[in-house]
Amino acid sequence: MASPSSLRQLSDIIAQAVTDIEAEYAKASARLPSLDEPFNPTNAAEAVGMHPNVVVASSLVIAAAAQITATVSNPALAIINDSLLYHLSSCLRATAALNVVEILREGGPGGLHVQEIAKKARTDPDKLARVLRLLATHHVFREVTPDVFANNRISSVIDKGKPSELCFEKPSEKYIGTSGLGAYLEHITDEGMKSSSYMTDALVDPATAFSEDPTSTPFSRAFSTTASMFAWYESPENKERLVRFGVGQAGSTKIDPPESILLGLKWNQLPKDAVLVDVGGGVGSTSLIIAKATPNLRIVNQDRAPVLEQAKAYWSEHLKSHVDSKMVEFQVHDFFTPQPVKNADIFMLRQIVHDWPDDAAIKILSHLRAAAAPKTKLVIVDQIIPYATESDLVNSIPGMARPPPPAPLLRNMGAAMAVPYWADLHMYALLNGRERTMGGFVKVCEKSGWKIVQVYHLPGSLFSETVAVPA
Ligand SMILES: C[S@@+](CC[C@H](N)C(=O)[O-])C[C@H]1O[C@@H](n2cnc3c(N)ncnc32)[C@H](O)[C@@H]1O
Repeated sequence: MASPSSLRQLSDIIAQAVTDIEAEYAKASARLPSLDEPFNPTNAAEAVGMHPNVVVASSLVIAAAAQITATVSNPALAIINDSLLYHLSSCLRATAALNVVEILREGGPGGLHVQEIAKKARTDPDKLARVLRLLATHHVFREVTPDVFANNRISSVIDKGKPSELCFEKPSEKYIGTSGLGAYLEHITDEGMKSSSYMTDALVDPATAFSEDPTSTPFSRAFSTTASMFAWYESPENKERLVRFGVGQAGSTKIDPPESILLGLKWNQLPKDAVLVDVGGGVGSTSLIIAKATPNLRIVNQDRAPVLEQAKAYWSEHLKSHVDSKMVEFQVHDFFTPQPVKNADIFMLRQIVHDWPDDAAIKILSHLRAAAAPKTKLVIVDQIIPYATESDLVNSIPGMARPPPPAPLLRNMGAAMAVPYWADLHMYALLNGRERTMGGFVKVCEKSGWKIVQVYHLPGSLFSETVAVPA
């Protein structure tokens, strides 16, 4: 018998994964949440979606569906379709900036006519209808009847949960106290998208093509600045963007299952009063999750001064008892200078190493190594770019190897693992930073005196914890 075509193999992968997903929902007597209804975090079925079997099966569907689509597509149409995807980012930014999700929430499940949406959003109804229809075609929003739009499962996750009028009246405060996902989206589609559009210009110019300077990036071209992005945020005209970035970083944790940071290193096995230093902790949203689960852990949240103002407010809102008992300390610290905490059990860096090119990352890690005690562990929480092939290095580090997916899927799970590759170029465009392969992490750790001893791929998450000890 002839072996099955790749088309049939891919469709079989999808069929089997769908059977597995349905079985898990049936076991829990739950129904797969509808794409047409707004996301409801209190729906018990959402927990089924986080079950490891469902996460694995869903990834197979996503990877196989993208590959089967590419296989059957007219190549000319496929490549032009891909090249137009920037409009998707642009339309997402427009609807976030115009508070359309909030307007539609107030309009109820039947949706609102675009004339009404546009009136409240203070914009042109015809143009807005075209924006919303493009998004609805990509499963963000729903066109209920001609020109009547409603939120769906995907659009509703960026709901700021505030009255739309308030979002227009006080734009500088609209993201404060929200999930942060909308703020994250606006950072990506504003600073990120504009910078990315200058990537080719930076790559073809010999003056910048080989540069790893964080002050000479596609971002520098897009925003006509010679400051690095973090310094640029601190100028008075970027105050709103700085707040948005801080809230957005907290929002970035929402793409993970809640509390996945607790599923790697055994935080609760650290000794009482152990010290966790959240280096470049931002508002401290991740160390706050750890603190809630491990109240005896002392937290030192380090960042630049303006960010720590936001951090204090964030902790006071979400875990005031820790602020009152001084179990969390907010310490202004530039991580390119010597590390003041010498008795740390853990130096955690979440989404820090990826912001910087190798030389800068080695400087940051060297300061931590100089302050490390023999007991100190370095925990890097970043995405790890999978190689597209087998690797002896990967196989030699405990916890690093992942089982190969069924043929003919790409070794790295293709579309199901796309985010680390998007994030890699986001980091390049903004900061000359980068996501790293395991080889990239080994390089910066070895050069700064750390030895990687374990990797935890956080279940259901795109992030991994890379644990190193003093070499
Ligand atoms: C991508 S954010 C990550 C924040 C946080 N770790 C998280 O995962 O939400 C990078 C953080 O590094 C901080 N940062 C940038 N340059 C810094 C420096 N020289 N010293 C200390 N923190 C810095 C920024 O202010 C920002 O909060």
